[in-house]
Amino acid sequence: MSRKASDNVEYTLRSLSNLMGEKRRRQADGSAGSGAAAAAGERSLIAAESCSSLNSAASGGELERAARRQFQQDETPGFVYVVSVFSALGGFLFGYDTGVVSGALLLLKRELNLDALWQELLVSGTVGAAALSALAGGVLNGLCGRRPCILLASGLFTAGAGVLAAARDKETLLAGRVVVGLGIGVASMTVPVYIAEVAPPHLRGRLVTINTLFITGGQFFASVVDGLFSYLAKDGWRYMLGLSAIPAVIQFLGFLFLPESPRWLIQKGQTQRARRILSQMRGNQAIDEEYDSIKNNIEEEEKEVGAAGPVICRMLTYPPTRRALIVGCGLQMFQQLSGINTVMYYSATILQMSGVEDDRLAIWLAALTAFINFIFTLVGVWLVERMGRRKLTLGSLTGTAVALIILASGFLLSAQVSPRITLNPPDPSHQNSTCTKYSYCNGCMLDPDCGLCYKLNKSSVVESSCIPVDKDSTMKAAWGRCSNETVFKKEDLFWAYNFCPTPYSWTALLGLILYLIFFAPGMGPMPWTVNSEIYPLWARSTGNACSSGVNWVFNVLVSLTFLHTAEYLTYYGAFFLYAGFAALGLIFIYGCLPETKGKKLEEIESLFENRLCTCGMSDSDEGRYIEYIRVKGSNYHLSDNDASDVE
Ligand SMILES: O[C@H]1[C@H](O)[C@@H](O)[C@H](O)[C@@H](O)[C@H]1O
Repeated sequence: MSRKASDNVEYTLRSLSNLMGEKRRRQADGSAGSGAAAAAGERSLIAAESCSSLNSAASGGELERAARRQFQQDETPGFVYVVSVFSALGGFLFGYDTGVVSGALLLLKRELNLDALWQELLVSGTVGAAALSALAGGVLNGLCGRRPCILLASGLFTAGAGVLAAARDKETLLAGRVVVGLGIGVASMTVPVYIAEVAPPHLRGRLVTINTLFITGGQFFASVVDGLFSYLAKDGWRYMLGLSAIPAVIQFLGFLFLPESPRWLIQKGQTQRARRILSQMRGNQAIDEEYDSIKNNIEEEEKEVGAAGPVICRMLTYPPTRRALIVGCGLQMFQQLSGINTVMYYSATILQMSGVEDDRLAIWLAALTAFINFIFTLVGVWLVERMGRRKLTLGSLTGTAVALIILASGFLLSAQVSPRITLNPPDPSHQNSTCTKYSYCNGCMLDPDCGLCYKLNKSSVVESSCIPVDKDSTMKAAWGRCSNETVFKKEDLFWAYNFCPTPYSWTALLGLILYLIFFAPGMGPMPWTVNSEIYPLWARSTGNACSSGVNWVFNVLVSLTFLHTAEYLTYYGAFFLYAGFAALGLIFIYGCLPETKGKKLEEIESLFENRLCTCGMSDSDEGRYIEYIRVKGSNYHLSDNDASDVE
């Protein structure tokens, strides 16, 4: 909106104060405002609440109409959304490139004869590279700014996709996956920071959470692409891996025209440019107050913390940033320790356990899981500005822990009624495999080289044997009755790899669905969202680099150790272990995570002034919104005037 238009709706401090006083009086009378206050959750509601105060004070009056108009005109300009969506393409690529590889590997291992080590390298090469580049991204962000880092990430995504699509051997594939991993690491730490820095406080949580929505959207899209191209036996993987070049190029081109973060520019002394960009981002709202507050904050920070020495040392020696760093890294660690990536990875197995017999469906079942993860992240986007970060994270982790216990119980019950092995056919290859040693399905299922071939009599398992799995496909046995899929299905035989058919399998399915429903809205996005806002500007790049690095390192650790953990502790033991980590995470978050909803980035540092384990209680302002109203052309903070009138 033009300045001229906004000048039409000026009103004075005195009249505002009167209005707020009137609101308080009516609240004391117990008559007004309670409905709006109860439903308070986001800016529109704040506006509604303020409007209802205005309404009650000067019903039908000119002032009310002016204020109402002003609130409507102060809508956040579409530009902030455009910038956020273009940045969140980085999240989409992060999700796509981590998700697509499982489907691509199914085809690659046949075409390029990949052994287990090479498959492992292609998966963890990317995640390892992401861990390293997330850490390095901190320095780059501080030195060059957010925009060049996003451009660099989209360049890496594009180059990586090109190399992968054209690869002729496994070495080139590995190089491509490492390049893509470097892009993922830089994007995963830069995008949330950039969005948080351009977003207005009342929308920040929602806009940063959209980045995680794009991550899970990317994972879902990847699983659909995997499903579709899996029918293309030759070169299908080239399309799977190469397609990510499209969003990467779109993001690169977009960011050639999109601006740098105004906060970073102010820090670097480029104040004129920063002012211009900030006012572009805020549309019709005056930016003086916000600009001054960022600038003063930077100056104060420099005085308080000094500018000498590496940032990480200054962060560790200054108590508020040290606490913020522990909270940020702890959140990322507990996100991964609650086992999201193993649950996603093993979803097809869990679904098969629950009675889905058709193995061809496995790839589409993984898509279903990714879809549930995506849809419930959307619920998180909706909830984050209503419930706040703290309540959302606590609620989500509690549900996740309960779901993990249900999931583990499903595996436990299944193990306890594990079918007996009744047949021991002689091995025609005379290779003495370990599979014939097992007397119960449970042992056979935990051995990655074996599977169960059986018949069903009503619902009980009969004529069961534990046979080595085919080297090329886990969907059939290496020899014997279950070695030819078309034949064994005709003869009413079943092949179970990685699971045992039992009547309790539905418990695991219930656990899986509950897990995704609870994890996706809170524990999925909140670690990223909270990290983007808890560090002061001078420590933001480094803080996010460290916490993203922690996320990636624990991602590799949990995924790589899952099979061994399951071998030593069995499946149910592994899921009980994750439930234990989730319970520890709950205690940590309850004690240490303060509420950051609605606060300006510059105010958040003060939430970490108390001892670490009491930071969670420092949200005395929970549910309070920061709202600016134009008063004679300059920003005015409601609670700055007559605070007693507002609170
Ligand atoms: O927040 C994301 C999201 O939850 C993804 O589904 C998961 O794969 C990532 O590891 C996590 O960081």
